[in-house]
Amino acid sequence: MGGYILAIDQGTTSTRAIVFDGNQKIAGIGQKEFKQHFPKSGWVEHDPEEIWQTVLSTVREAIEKAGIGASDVAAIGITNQRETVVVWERDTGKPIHNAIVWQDRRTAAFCDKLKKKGLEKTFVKKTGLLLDPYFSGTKLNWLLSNVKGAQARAASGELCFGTIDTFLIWRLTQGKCFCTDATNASRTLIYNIAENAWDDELLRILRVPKQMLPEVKDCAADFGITDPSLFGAAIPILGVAGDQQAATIGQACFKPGMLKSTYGTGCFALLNTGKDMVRSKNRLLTTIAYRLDGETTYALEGSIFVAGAAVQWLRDGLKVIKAAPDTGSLAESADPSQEVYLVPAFTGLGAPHWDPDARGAIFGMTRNTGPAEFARAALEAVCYQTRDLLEAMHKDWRRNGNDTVLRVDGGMVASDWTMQRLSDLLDAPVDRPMILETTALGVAWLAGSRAGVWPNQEAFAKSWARDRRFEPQMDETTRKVKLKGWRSAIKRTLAAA
Ligand SMILES: Nc1ncnc2c1ncn2[C@@H]1O[C@H](COP(=O)(O)OP(=O)(O)O)[C@@H](O)[C@H]1O
Ligand SMILES: O=P(O)(O)OC[C@H](O)CO
Repeated sequence: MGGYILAIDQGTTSTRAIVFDGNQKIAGIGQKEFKQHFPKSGWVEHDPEEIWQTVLSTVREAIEKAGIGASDVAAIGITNQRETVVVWERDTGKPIHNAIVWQDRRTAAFCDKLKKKGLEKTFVKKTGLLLDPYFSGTKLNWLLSNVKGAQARAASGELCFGTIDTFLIWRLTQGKCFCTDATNASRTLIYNIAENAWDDELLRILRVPKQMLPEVKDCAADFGITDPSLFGAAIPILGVAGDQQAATIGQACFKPGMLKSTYGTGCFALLNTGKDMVRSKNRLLTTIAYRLDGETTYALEGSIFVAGAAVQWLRDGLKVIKAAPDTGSLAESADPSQEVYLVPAFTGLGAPHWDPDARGAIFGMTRNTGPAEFARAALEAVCYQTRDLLEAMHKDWRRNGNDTVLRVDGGMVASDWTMQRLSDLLDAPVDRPMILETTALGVAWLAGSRAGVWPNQEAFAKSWARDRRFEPQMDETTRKVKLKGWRSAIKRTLAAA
């Protein structure tokens, strides 16, 4: 069978490479975790060389497991953790520092300084984002100001900046292609999403020399050809998108009003708003969902920094579970009379609160509180936060009323308990698709359709299949009590920050 497409999904905690066959079914997977570096409180870094090695090994593994050769792969799609910044030398390809990860908060004070100068409005207007350390721009400024000689070297054209996609494309093509796509560019805080161009005023404010920036392309475009020495054949890279945008595509949310939420390390909800660049009045982000054939489709986005990461904390920090799936049965056994709330603001709070100084808190503990109540509180926190996002979205964008079905994906949605609780607390249906690797599928579709071996957008959307719909079962009174308790927990967490 032909039509094999390889998707590289470079995530926050692991890299996955997936070979899909011509029927969009998974034929082989390679996955590898890599080290998280926490050099100081609130700082998070990755070693770009280690990421690169995980890409090489997982791609080779996926191709081998699919039982094919590299020459059978028609095209590659790359999707990635967004906002994470790499700076490398143009002539050697060597990074000048570890990558600064999207979760890193080291530029909180700098963001405050820019806000005090009254600059937030300018950033919001041009980029759709906020002045928060989450985005790439202030991280890039930090690297240029703190790595010896970097500012001058960048100005003289010696250094390249990229999000992870750009770094990987550079390495895969051995420096022949220095480019990114519009979705990744839209997360950098230096890209004007209305004009679809790097913004000179923002570059000046953040002291970023333009010569270090990659070319920005559509999501389905020619991103160069892999060097044959890497996998044994030259493979064209034809699709690129940030991972949350790729999941939006993989969930076939192509129509305005369609909505997906991905539950991995964090949780990211994107609402397709079509050609409308909706300006949020509720501190959501306006972002590029995808750009195809030069046409931009926008989205409203709500970003939560901790979702599955709270489950990892139960496992690795508190050690109350052995593996992530244990949380479901534990939560099920929790005492219903105990109202315990966990606000997992481990790295601040994202949308719609945006407080980088907030930290995690637990409310409502008694002598009887134990691992079961902690597990339930961690899973419920993800559901409550999703509700906060969706309420904000519906205030901003009401075209289809409040009856949108939420399509969910990511590692956490394997948990039936969490998905049922999500539907209960949202008081809305939740759809889980058959293919949970929607991020990889989305970018594979970009590459496969560009290569002409996968179906067009309409046929691809039709092939989306539901595994299960979760319908609300909780009674109204219980829901109201629980939501009230959550709002109070958030209020108290913000007050303590
Ligand atoms: N059955 C489960 N119940 C609850 N959480 C789960 C379950 N399975 C996986 N997870 C959580 O999902 C996350 C992994 O999802 P994934 O989409 O692979 O994340 P990422 O792409 O951010 O690395 C982990 O944080 C893990 O704790
Ligand atoms: O790697 P993930 O799946 O946690 O996604 C991270 C997001 O892209 C951050 O914006």
